[in-house]
Parts: sequence; C-alpha cells; structure tokens
Amino acid sequence: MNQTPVLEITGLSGGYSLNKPVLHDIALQVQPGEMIGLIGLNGAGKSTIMKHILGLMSPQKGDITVLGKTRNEDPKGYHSALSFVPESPLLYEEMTVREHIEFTARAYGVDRNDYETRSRHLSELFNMDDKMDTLSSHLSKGMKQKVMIMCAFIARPSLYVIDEPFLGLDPLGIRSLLDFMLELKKSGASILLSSHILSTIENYCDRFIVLHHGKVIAEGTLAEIAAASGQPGLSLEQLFYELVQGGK
Ligand SMILES: Nc1ncnc2c1ncn2[C@@H]1O[C@H](COP(=O)(O)OP(=O)(O)OP(=O)(O)O)[C@@H](O)[C@H]1O
Repeated sequence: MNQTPVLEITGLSGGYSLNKPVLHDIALQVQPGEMIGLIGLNGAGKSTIMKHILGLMSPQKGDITVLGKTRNEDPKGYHSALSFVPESPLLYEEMTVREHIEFTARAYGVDRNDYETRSRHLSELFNMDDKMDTLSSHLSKGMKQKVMIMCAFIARPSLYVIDEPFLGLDPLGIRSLLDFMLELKKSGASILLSSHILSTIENYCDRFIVLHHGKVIAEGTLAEIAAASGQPGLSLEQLFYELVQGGK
C-alpha cells in the first residue's frame, strides 16, 4: 500500500520516567478505513501508547505521525485529525449532555447543520434522547460513557482513538457502538481501539496488535497471527492466551 498511513508510529520508546520506559521500540501503522484492535494485559502499555498519540506524553525516542506529519510539524492539523474516547468518562458535572456535545462540536468547528443531524442520530442510536438536557452528574456510569462516545463522534476526524469503550455499556449500547464504528470505517475513517473483550472485537477489527510488557509481540489479521503462531483456527482469545503465556 502506497497511501500515507493515517497513523504511523516508528521506534517509539517512552514512559513516565526516563530511566524506566514503559514502551519499547513500538512500531505500528493504521491505514485509511482500517479498524485496529490494540490488545494486551493490564499494564501492557495500551493507554500509554494512546497518551503519546494524543500528545499528552512526549516520546523518549521515535516518531509519531498523523496523516504524514508529526505534532511539531503541524500541531493544528495533527490534533484536528484525532478524536479520543478515554477509558473513564471525564465530564463537567454542571453541564448537560447536550452542552457537552455542543461544546465539543464547536471545538472541532463542526457546522450547525451537521451538528444537529449528527447529534440527533447519536442520541437516538445510544438511547439518550430523554437525557440530552440532564446534568452529567445525574447520569449513570454507562450513560456517562455514552456521552464521551457521542462527543468523540460528533466530529468527523480521520482517526478515532478509543480506549476500552465497552465497560459500563449495556448490550444494546455495545451493539450500537460497534455498528457505528463500522459506519465510520465505511466512510473511510480509521479506528485504533483497545479492549479486553476479545470475543466482541474479534469479528470487527481488520488487524490486531498484541502488546506485552510494552512491546509488540504479534500483529496482523487473526489468520496471520494464527499462522505465525503455528495455530490456525484458534479464536483471538485462545491465541492471545497462548501468546502472553508463551511470552511471560
Ligand atoms: N501516571 C502514571 N505514572 C507512572 N506509571 C504509570 C502511570 N500510568 C501508567 N503507568 C504504568 O505504565 C504501565 C502501562 O500502563 P498502561 O496504563 O499504559 O496500561 P494498559 O495496557 O492501558 O492497561 P489497562 O488494560 O489496565 O488499562 C504500567 O506499568 C503502569 O503501572
């Protein structure tokens, strides 16, 4: 493939202190229209990779480009090409659901008509119609997670970075989220998704990156990872178990 990757990470090492890196020589690419599953045990480094992509942490070594440019080369282009769903909801208690979505839409420069159409679609999809004017402090845990997801999806960036989004969502919410991610993918967007719910993402992601102790220990389609491990036909969960047990 000769097109510019939406996201390219090369030789990334980084962490929370210089003498103890958490990430070791990470390389990965996300192409336009791809959904990539980033999987690993607790503490493997998934969120730390995402913090580096978002520019919340700076690499100790290596480079990260979004649409071919680093954050230093084009800060505005870099950030407007990204949208993020964090693992835990971070909301303003005194703002309503609608205000959160509106605020995010303005920050991304979404025009009024697009905002109206998308926000109606998202509130229906996530069953939040009757909560749009509720203060976020009055929402359930799963509803707060839905607000984060709706905020991330109100803009139409090239890349969605989504950190373990399913926790707290009810089965209908999980299905709506998966279906919506497929819609985004069809429209050409790329998604980097981390999750522990391997049976759920197995059939949705195009490729997987398996992270263990801050290193990429396997990558590819399910069939490619299975073939490389000499165990064709295994499910993602079985393969993951074999890989991390073997890599201990
Ligand atoms: N703020 C922090 N300060 C210091 N170390 C941290 C901090 N956040 C994470 N770490 C460490 O970095 C390593 C990677 O953590 P990270 O949060 O990236 O894991 P993860 O793969 O996202 O795990 P999980 O599945 O539990 O969300 C762990 O050893 C963790 O203890």
